[in-house]
Order: sequence, then C-alpha cells, then structure tokens
Amino acid sequence: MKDAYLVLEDGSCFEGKSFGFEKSVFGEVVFNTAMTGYPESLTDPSYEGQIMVLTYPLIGNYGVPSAETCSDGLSKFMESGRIHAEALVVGDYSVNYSHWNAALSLSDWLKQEKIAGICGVDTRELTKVLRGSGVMQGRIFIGKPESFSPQTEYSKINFVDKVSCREILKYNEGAPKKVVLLDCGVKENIIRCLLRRGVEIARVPWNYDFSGMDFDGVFISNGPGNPDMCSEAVQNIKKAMAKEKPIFGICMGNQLLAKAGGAKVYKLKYGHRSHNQPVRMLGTNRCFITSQNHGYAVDNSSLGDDWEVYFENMNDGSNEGIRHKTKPFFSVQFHPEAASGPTDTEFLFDEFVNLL
Ligand SMILES: NC(=O)CC[C@H](N)C(=O)O
Repeated sequence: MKDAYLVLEDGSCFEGKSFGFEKSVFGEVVFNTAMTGYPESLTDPSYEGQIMVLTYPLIGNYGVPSAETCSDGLSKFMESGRIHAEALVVGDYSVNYSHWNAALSLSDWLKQEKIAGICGVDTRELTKVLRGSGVMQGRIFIGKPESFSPQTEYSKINFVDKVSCREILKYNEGAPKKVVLLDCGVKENIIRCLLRRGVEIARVPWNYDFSGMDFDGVFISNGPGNPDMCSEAVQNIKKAMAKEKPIFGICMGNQLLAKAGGAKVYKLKYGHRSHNQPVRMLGTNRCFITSQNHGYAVDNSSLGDDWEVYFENMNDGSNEGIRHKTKPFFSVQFHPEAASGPTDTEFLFDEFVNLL
C-alpha cells in the first residue's frame, strides 16, 4: 500500500495508506458518524464533491454488495449507479470481509470505481478538527503531500446539475396516482419507498418545468451542494404550489420547498451526517431517531406566516422539517427512506401518498 495524505485547507495533514484508486482528488471534507452503511452512503448522490470521513473505526468488514439492477433500472442494493463521494477516509480498513450479500471488498470496489481511499487515519482526531473549525476543503495526495489551497468554492458549484437525470424517466406507468419526482440527485430508496405504495412516478430533471404535466402530487428529492444554486427548481416549485396539490420534500427538498415559500437557508458549521440524529415533531413529545446527511439548514426565523416548523433537531435545535399551515405541503431535512439508517419515519411516505 502506498503512503497517502489528506491535507486540509488550514494546512493540517493526516497520513495514511492508499487502499482505493491511486489518484489525487479534492473535495469538501465531511464526517459521518454512522457505524454501518458505507455502500449506501458512497452511492448517495448528495455526497458529490465531498470527501467522506467515517468516524467508526472498523470499515470494510462486511464487504460490498453487487451492483445488479432490477428490471426498472434501479439498483438492487445501492442508492445510485455509481460512487458519488470523491474519496473515502477511514481508520482501520478490514481486509477480510464476510456477509451473505457481499460480492467484493470495499478496496476492490473503490479501485473499480476509480475512487481514492485512505486508511490508517485517526478519523476521530480529524473529526475534532472539522468540528472545531467547521467543514473545509481538502485534497488527497498519493506518495507525498503538498500544500493545498482550494481553487473553487464548494458552495459555488452546481452539483445538482451533475447528478440529476437528463430526461424524464417513468416508473410503474398506469398506476392511478401520479407523482412528479423532481430529481436533484435522488436516492433510489426514495423511489423504492414510493413505488411500494403503488404510485406512478415521472422522474424529471432538476430544472425541468413540470408545471404543465398531469400529476396528483410532487416529490422533491435530496441532492448535493448549496440549495442556493437551484433557483430554477425553486421557481418551478413555486408554480406547482399554485396548483395546491400535495408536495413532499426530503433534505435538499426541504431546503428548496422552504425557499419556494420565501424562507432562507444557511450553512451549518459541520452538518449532520449519521444514523442517530434525534428529532422532535413540533407540538408533540414524539421523538424519532433519523438518518441524516446535510450541510445546510432552513432558517426558522425566515419562515413566512403561512408556514410552521414540523420537526426540530434535539441536539442543536436546527430545522428538521416544515409544513404549510393550510395547504398539503410538507418536507423533512432527515431521510425517512433511511438506506442506510433507522426506518422510524417511513410513515411520512404513507402520509404523502394518502394525501394524493
Ligand atoms: N442530502 C441532501 O439532500 C443534502 C442537501 C444539501 N446538499 C445539504 O448539504 O444540506
């Protein structure tokens, strides 16, 4: 294994060994504290442009499932057709793996997908740096480290345009209820969750003006990067709101619906990326443990009078969802589809489909 380094924009340097594809890449360095789920997280399009650091020390021990797809083109086990993270940074890489569903090792998968990976890094120490200073950009070097200063700002790149579908894709055609799915980089388990509830889906590109389509409801997906880069989507969501049909959004979908309702988003210091984020449904004592992956959040103080906070994060009080006071529009910042993570909030898909 070659020596490999992660150099952060503040100059800190972490040394490890390359266990993935040998290439120098850069990205926004973010940490995820989940204990499992690296196949799903790596293929989550919301990680486009980011270097993923896993704090759980033992990674790779259950291998990676196969990339096989179903007849509708959706992946059987992954969240999209490829790895989206720019690189993976772990503590102990487990060379031996064992799982009923494993098809190959994590190392072989990274090499096959041409994604850099470093192991042997004290990822908890690295996480303390990111928690202290906030997320920052970093670069992976193979062989010997150099100094690094980012050329482009993460927040100025339209990553959604890189991961959204290019043409309309239909699923379960002919079903009685039709959902337009605005694809900002949708995780495939969201599509599976909707299909299990018997709806037809028209998956449209992130900037497609779907307002003239025939639909019973709109779903706004998760997606990478800064929601302020998606103003075309916000305009089209505003047009859809005028029709007063049900709208449900997840993660980026929460941020875009909030923006369409006139609210603002801001960047969190180091985001929420884990399987154990506690959220409370406002106005109740119902708490749920949720799976999350986001760096931006809706500013509650900017919500208009027609809107209310639906969920709040019990760690830091930040917004975890919004709801219109009189119309069937709601969205959440966490991931009710899980994949990976707890499934406590999957009932939100039922609420959406029941409204159609
Ligand atoms: N998973 C997501 O949809 C993330 C939304 C947005 N890119 C953020 O980081 O906040």
